[in-house]
Formats: sequence, structure tokens, C-alpha cells
Amino acid sequence: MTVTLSPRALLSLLANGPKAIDVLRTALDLGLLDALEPGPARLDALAGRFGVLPLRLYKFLDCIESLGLLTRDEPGDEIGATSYRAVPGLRDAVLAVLGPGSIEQDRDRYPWRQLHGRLAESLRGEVGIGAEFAWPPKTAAQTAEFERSMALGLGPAIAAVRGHRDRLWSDRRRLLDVGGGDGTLAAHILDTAPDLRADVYNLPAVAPLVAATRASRGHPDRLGFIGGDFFAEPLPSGYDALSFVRVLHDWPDAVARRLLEQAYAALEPGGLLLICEEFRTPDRLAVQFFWSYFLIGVDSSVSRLREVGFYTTLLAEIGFRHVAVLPATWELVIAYKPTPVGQESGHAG
Ligand SMILES: C[S@@+](CC[C@H](N)C(=O)[O-])C[C@H]1O[C@@H](n2cnc3c(N)ncnc32)[C@H](O)[C@@H]1O
Repeated sequence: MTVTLSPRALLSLLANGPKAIDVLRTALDLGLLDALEPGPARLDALAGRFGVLPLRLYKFLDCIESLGLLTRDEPGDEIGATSYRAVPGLRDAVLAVLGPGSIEQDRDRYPWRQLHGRLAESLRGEVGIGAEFAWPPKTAAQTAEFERSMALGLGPAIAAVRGHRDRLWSDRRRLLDVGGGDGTLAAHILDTAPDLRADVYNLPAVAPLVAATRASRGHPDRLGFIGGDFFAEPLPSGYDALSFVRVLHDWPDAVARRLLEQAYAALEPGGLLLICEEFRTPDRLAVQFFWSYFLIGVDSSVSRLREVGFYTTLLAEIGFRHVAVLPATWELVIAYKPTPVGQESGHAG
């Protein structure tokens, strides 16, 4: 169900945000969300099952309905006969935001309060986020903290590469994951691609984090690390697949183009280029809200959620062929470096 609220109604919900979260947390903890999702569930049955007062539960469920997360059928004045059904996926969504591994709770530990109430000064450039957060990270502690935080939000990227594993890796031997964090995604890819070897290319300070992932994820021989700085040197060659996962959106258009040109130069003929990040949609912009807010105070990060068409056009301009968008919660953009005429081996390039 998609609910479009008037600005007035949306603002009322936002002003009551902590109460709305309290309602949802309580519904999750009580087990109500499990009962509501298969639906329809009658109020009198729910009240009996959970040992709560029907009239109070009626108001409680109104709170959830006001968020657009519940549908209600109220046949008459007898409230016990009112039945409810949660929107599909509600329990998982509440668990994702309020449970362990929540990116919202993780992001909340960043020093965003330095901007809070001072946004006008921040917009004028008088206030910014202090030295404890740097982009790119500067100290070993910042690097470890940032990459840990990134790995926490990798779920949709992992699901996307898992879902398309055959198409992506069946004819590939060596992958370079550029800006590949602590290697968590590369390890997940290796789980599903037994003939592949993957190297993470990242700033040298990240080496111990990838070593820890290599040890903990059980790919001692197939997960490698190449330390480097993509602004200071060409990308390493010898790879028939190269990925940018949540890397290009960190940089302005001209830099994104330069990185993709570097990738084109580095890839073997027929090589696969993969881009995965949150392409701009209303949903993803909403989930990105924290970074949009926090990075107002961090001028070194552009944080640009782009429409997918930006990349498909750019890849074709650079010379890639067979540009395609593979469906997933975060779609994948793939493209191939052409193989010179006469050297074609039968795969997509
Ligand atoms: C937003 S994080 C994404 C990490 C990972 N791909 C993921 O999705 O979780 C961007 C990555 O780019 C790396 N990076 C930033 N500047 C870099 C540079 N100049 N050379 C190589 N890697 C860089 C960072 O260290 C970080 O791992």
C-alpha cells in the first residue's frame, strides 16, 4: 500500500515521530505484527490472544493505520468485529529499523548533533562536522568504524549479487572490487562463485580489515587485497570483472566519469563492469535521509544519489557495450568492454 499524505498530515506524523516508533516497537515486542501480517485479524481475537483491552487496542491500531501501515475493515459499531491486516513486509521493516543490525541506530552514533539546531549556520558554512568524522576516513579508528558501518548496510547489495550470481560470475575468473570496504561483499560473492577469485582494491589503511574478513569468512586463498588510491594511480589490470559498490555516488560527475574511464582502461577485453548503489527513488532517498542531513556538514563528500540513467548513458559514452540494468532491491548496472573484432570468445563482451 502506498499512502500519499498531505504536507500537513505528514508533518503531524513527523512531529509525533518518537511516539510512532514507540507504538511500532511495542507491536513488534508483543508479537502483534506477526498476527497482523497474515491478517485479517479481528480486534476481539487479538485482544483475547494478547491479553489487552479491546478499546485500548483499537486506538493503538489507529496509530499504526495513521502511518499507512495497516488496513482496517470496520463493519459496524461493534468494535470487536473490526478486522485488520498489516501491509506486507511490515514486521521485517520494523525489525530492520528497530532490531539488531539497524542502520538507523548505527548512523545515530555519528556526531549529527553538531548540526542540530544550527543548520542555518551550517548551510552558510559557519558550522560543520568536526574532525572526529573525516571523509575519506583519516585515522585507523575512523577507517575501521566507517567500514564496519558500511558493511552493516550491505544487505541489498548482497541480495542483488546473490540473485544474479549465474549471469554475473559463471564465465568470470578474477574480480576487482574497487573501494570494496572490508571485503564483506567480496566474501559473499565468493560464497556463490566457487571458480572466482576476488581482490578488494582500497586505501592501504583498510588492509587489516580485509585480512580479518578473509580469516572470518573462510576464503583464505580467493579473497585478496590490493592497497592503492584511485586518485593517485591507474586501477590495476588483469581482471575480467570490476565492481564499484556504493563508491561512485561519493564523488562529483566528472570524478565518477574518470573512475569509469579508468575501469575501462584496466579491464581485460570482454571484461564485466558492475555498478551497485542506491539509485535515486523516493524510497531510497528516504532511507538515505541520515546521510543527506549529516553530510550537510561534510564538504568533502558530495553524496549524490543518481538516477540509473546517468550511469547507463555514461557507460555507453565511454565505450562499454551490452549495458543492462538487472532488477533487484538495489538494481545492478552491468556493461562489458568490447572484445576486438576477431577475438570474440562467445560471452557477452
Ligand atoms: C561508501 S564506501 C563503500 C564501501 C563498500 N563498497 C560498501 O558498499 O560497503 C566507499 C569506499 O571507497 C573507498 N575509497 C575512498 N577513497 C578511495 C580512494 N581514493 N582509493 C581507493 N578506495 C577509496 C573507501 O575506503 C570505502 O571503502
